[in-house]
Amino acid sequence: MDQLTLREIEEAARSRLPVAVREFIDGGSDRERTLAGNLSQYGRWGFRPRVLVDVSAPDLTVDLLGSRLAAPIGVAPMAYHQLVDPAGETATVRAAGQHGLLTVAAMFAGRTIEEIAVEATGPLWLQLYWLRGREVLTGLVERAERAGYQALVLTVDAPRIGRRLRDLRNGFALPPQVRAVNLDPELMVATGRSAAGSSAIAEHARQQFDTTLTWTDVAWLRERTSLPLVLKGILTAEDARLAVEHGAAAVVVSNHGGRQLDGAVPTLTALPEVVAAVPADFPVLLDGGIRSGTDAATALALGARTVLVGRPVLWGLAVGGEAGAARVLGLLQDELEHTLALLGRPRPGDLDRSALADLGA
Ligand SMILES: Cc1cc2nc3c(=O)[nH]c(=O)nc-3n(C[C@H](O)[C@H](O)[C@H](O)COP(=O)(O)O)c2cc1C
Ligand SMILES: CCCCCCC(=O)C(=O)O
Repeated sequence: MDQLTLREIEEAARSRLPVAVREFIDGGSDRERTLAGNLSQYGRWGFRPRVLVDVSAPDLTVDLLGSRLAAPIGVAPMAYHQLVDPAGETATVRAAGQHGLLTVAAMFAGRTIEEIAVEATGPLWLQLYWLRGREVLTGLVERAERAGYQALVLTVDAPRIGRRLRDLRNGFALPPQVRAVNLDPELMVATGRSAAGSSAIAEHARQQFDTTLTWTDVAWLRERTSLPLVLKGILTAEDARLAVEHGAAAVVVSNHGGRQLDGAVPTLTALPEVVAAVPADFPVLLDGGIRSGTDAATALALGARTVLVGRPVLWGLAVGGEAGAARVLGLLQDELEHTLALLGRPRPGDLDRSALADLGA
């Protein structure tokens, strides 16, 4: 692969994917304001480089919930990697492992929890949605514990699926070979083509997601697992404080890549208030709109402990399978290292708000 930026890999992926799949991946909800905001907010910040600092040996490693990451970068949980590559999530986890980076595998994976774990050579967490019927959830938790996952990530911003107009227009449905293999097939019956005006994803969520979920349930889950519990989809100081009170080990500042509540605040904008609301040693991760090492450095300077990357990993997978996903993650890692060296802050821990200048909206 000769692409030099994630943007070029995005372009290359564009021509390789059927329109409905591409739009499922790239799209957001409603007017896609949040999707756009996630990307544009990085432009608000400039860097304040320090000079005459020894940057001969930058060190990107970070410790996160008991695991050592080669860099503060991970793969965000995304459903159905087999939409873009037959190997699916096993290719992705191998790619992340090549670079010593975190993978958050999705509950709606096309490969089993165990198949993914066997291929993992980097840190591995499992993302969960709360489905109707607690035994489904506790069954997955037990499997994750047995398979060696190091944390659970409960996604809390999706009591229902956002109104994704592109999917509705395309009548988006999963091809028959792509299935949520970790769930009972009876739960996921509607895999045929959807009529225009509906989406199989939204329909499954309507049938299966438990919309009664509250903080009490988080505490219930917390008591039933020995693994650290991470809450994904936190955007306010109020909820960040509640996450700490209810025993979360970390939060992910996320608006689901602009796919849920349209108009929700961009993640980079929400990050400072979340960081300020939690204890200093409480890990805050961020996802949404990370497309370069400079984006990652900006989020780290605003207090993110690690950033997660979504769509670019699927673009890489679409272009070159495992090697393509590894190329995306390697580019990000190299760009971040380069940025830290030129910033005169050779370790992630050297980054703070003083590395940034606010250029205004
Ligand atoms: C195709 C696709 C599928 C996704 N599936 C899930 C999922 O199953 N669970 C989840 O918590 N988030 C899911 N997300 C959201 C991502 O975890 C993440 O929040 C988002 O993609 C980050 O934004 P970015 O794509 O701009 O990096 C998905 C995102 C995409 C693009
Ligand atoms: C019932 C299937 C839900 C898959 C959800 C995938 C997802 O979160 C996304 O953003 O798309």
